[in-house]
Amino acid sequence: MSTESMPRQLWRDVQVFDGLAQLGETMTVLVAEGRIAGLWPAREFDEAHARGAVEAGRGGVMTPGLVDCHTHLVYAGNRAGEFEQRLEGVSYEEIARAGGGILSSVRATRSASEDELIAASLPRLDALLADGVTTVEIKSGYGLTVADELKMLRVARRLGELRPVRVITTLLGAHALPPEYAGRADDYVSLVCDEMIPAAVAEGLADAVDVFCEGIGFSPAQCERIYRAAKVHGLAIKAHVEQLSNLGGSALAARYGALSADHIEYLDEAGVRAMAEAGTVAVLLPGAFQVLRETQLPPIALLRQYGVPMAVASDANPGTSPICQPTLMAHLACTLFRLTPREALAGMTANGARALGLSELGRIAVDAPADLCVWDIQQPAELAYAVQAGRLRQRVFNGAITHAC
Ligand SMILES: N=CN[C@@H](CCC(=O)O)C(=O)O
Ligand SMILES: [Zn+2]
Repeated sequence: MSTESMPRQLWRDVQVFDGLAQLGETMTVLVAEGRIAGLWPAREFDEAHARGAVEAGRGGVMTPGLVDCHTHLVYAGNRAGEFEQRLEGVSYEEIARAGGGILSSVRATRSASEDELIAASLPRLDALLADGVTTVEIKSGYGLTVADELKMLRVARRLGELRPVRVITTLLGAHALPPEYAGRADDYVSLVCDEMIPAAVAEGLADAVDVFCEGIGFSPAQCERIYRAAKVHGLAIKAHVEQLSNLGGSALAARYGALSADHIEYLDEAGVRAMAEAGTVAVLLPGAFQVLRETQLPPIALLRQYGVPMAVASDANPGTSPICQPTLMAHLACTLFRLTPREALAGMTANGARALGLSELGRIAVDAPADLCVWDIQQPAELAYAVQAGRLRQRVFNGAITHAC
């Protein structure tokens, strides 16, 4: 149904978290033509606005649809064996250097067809949707050839056609060095810059470019080459940085105007300052922190002090965060990183959207796109407090109710 032909819909007596804060009063919300057409304190509502509108719901907590701004949802196989190895004391880096880790998922993903990848990824996407996601970013990075990276991005785009969700795609060709380029990392970076990025742009498959700037990934100098190529092709920049060590990757990404610097457990004050100056969002990934049993905490106090917006995402991936439940991430952001529930929810709505360069999303405001969730809870903080499936009463995508219990 086109948004013009949808009936106007009215929600009454909802507690609203607008993407940054809880509004003080119980609200009435009107949706028309896929957008939020009106937002009033309930006791000030003029019933004239209700004429011709469908009564879509009453009570509960309304939030923007959740924005999961960092996922690796498309992959084949799984790495449960590595999970067991790590529990026995082998580190993530040791597994990677022995040819496992990301490269293990690369082998499985290269040998999967597009349809097989769709079949493997849809249940993961459905889990995100059932937990309130209306916008999801999906990275490539388990192909590492031009053809296989494009295959992953095509699958990501197709997922967005199969389900009512907005999919943003990110080319992560520089995720790991593929074995056929062993000892020739600079040549592989040339492949990313000169072939992968142009091919992804030519097919309209990528919205952004990402890198893994790390000892087991790519050096700052190599990442810089990729940022330059991304800029030439008009793609936004994102970065996996300061996850296992501090290479100054966040400051470098910020210098190139990156939308976000993600992970950032090892980020220092200079990096925080650079991000603040560039308006780069800090994407916190408590799932990876938890699964890797990391102990170095991201510098939350400094991020607050410098006013760097903080997003929270699932990082759903087969290695470091095999978790497809964004509300669990809100809980972990509070319990592990000491975010307040308000910060965690802003991280999964307004700031998550900002990390994707989509500032009109993740907000409940007049004229904003009507991507909404209505939850069976009394107050927004409960979303971060309790870990419990089944609380999502309605999920509204582009003005259409797509999930109702
Ligand atoms: N750090 C690099 N990339 C992913 C993990 C990928 C994997 O282990 O498969 C992350 O966000 O943690
Ligand atoms: Zn990641």
